[in-house]
Amino acid sequence: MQFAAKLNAFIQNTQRLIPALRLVWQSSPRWTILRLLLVTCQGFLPLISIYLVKLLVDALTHRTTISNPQLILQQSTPLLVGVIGVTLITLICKTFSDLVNTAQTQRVSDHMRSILHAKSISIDLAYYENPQYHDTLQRAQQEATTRPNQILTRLAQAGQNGISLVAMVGLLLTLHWGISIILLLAAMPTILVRLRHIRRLYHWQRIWTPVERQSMYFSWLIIGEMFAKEIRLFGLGDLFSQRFDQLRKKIYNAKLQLIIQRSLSFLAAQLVAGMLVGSVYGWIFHQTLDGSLNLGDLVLYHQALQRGQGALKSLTSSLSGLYEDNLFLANLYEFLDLTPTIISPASPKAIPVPMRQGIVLDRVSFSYADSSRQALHDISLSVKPGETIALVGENGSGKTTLIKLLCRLYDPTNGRITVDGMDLRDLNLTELRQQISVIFQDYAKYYLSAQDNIWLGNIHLPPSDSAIVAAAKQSGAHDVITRLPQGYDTMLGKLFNDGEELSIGQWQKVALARAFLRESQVIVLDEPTSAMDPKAEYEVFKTFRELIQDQAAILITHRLSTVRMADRIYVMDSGRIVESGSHDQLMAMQGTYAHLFNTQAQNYVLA
Ligand SMILES: Nc1ncnc2c1ncn2[C@@H]1O[C@H](COP(=O)(O)OP(=O)(O)OP(=O)(O)O)[C@@H](O)[C@H]1O
Repeated sequence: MQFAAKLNAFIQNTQRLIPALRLVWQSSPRWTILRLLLVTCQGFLPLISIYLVKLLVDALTHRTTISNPQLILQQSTPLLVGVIGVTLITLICKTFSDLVNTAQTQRVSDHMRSILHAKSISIDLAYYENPQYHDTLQRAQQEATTRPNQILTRLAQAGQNGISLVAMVGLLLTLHWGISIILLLAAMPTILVRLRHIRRLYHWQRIWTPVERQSMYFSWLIIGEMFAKEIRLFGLGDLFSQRFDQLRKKIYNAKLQLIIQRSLSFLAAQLVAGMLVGSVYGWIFHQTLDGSLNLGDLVLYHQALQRGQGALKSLTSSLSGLYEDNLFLANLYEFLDLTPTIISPASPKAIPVPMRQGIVLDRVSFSYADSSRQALHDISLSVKPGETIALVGENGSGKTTLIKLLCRLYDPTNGRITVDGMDLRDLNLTELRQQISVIFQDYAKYYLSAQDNIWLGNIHLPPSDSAIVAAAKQSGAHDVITRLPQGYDTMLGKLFNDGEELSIGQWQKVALARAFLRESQVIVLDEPTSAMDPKAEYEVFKTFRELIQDQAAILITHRLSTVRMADRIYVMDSGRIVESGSHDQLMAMQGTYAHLFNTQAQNYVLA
């Protein structure tokens, strides 16, 4: 029963070969064909070579029976030329093989990276909040760029060595059938040791991935730019280095055990193999001394045995390598098999352009995966085209979460969100997101040109469209950019040559321009001016009001002085809407909003 299960697992495992080879083929069909041709040549060349050597030795040893040296020369010269020719061809094949191998490895690894990128883009945001996903991603990244190509290499090597081995075994069979059997027996212990080690290594890697990731995290903290300031000011460098070292030491110790076990087992296997092959050599020399074999035969069989052993060794190494590749490919497929759940329906409805009734959240509740708490609870609100609503509330009250649901980065656990009465889940996802322009509080800083930073908001426009400058003027970024050395062509950030760093408020203006550039029906600004000075903030909101016209706008801010402009204000607390109305209505209610507003106003006066 156990054997059947093992066999089944082995077959399942082998099935991964085909798609991996398909990936290799897709990435570089011409290189693949060339490689297979070279491998076939390289497989046959050793046989031709040693056969010519045998004929040459025979011709030379006939010297004793043939008295005419001219005749001997005539017979042996073409053979010698043949041996040299084959050696030369072998060398040329080897050189081309290396070239093809290097070129194809590059192609396959780039192709695999593209596949990983495509998958990463398609999967749900929720995956990124799951540690197991990060383990899977890390393992997939480790395998993706090397394994598929390695499989082809090993298959090619196995083919090449297989051809050589069959030829050598054929030769040895003419001497004694038992020799081939002994060769095979000699290879068995090594094969078994390898397979056992591969399985151990695979399980070891799965167990240790989280620790590996943790250690890499500390390395990233120490090396990365993002934490460079705090690490220096808080003196955290040594602490993080120590934590990194501790983790690496744990990994090292565990791996060392694995390697020691493998080495000892290999040593034992090699000793057994050595004794078996040694006995065959002994027998051949005995036969030669007996006179049963002549000198040419001795050379032929010695070479056949040596090369046969070499080919068998390489073949078993390639086959066990293939087994390893198959096993570890599971890591790649585990990632490639992840399926997004936030997708367009099979027959999506067209998103209305322009919207008439607007967006409605109808009793929406939501919990993040693996969280028992509800981040949103029974939320109902609406925003019509041309209206601006504001969401206010303490940290963690659910404002950003609500926006993420609106963009369908997540789907509600209960309730529904509609656009003109149509559930978001019934709409085309790409079209929906095209109609929403969002700048989150943790907006992106792209280390690209200033122009690209804004253009990314609407890549359907030409990269130097005049609308980019218009959007920059609206957000206040234009003045910042024109003062840069190369204006809109200036590289932002310090990651690449000639980059210019911006202040946080300036980066925010650039991000805001990106949002303004998007031709969408809904605009969402999540803390868009938190880093701006009061004058810039005032300008942004003044422009914003003029700008939105028919757009539905949602504004999230802690600065209550700016939410007065909203048509309606929703006050959130612990995932619920606790108050809603205009500024005046809410002030009159003397509830949470009025309290927050008065506290801020008081602080402002005190300041
Ligand atoms: N990715 C996530 N996974 C699990 N829980 C999350 C996640 N993001 C936010 N939360 C939780 O959801 C709740 C609401 O968070 P949210 O970011 O929506 O608050 P917020 O009102 O925007 O806060 P802030 O004013 O600080 O930006 C918080 O309790 C937070 O801990």
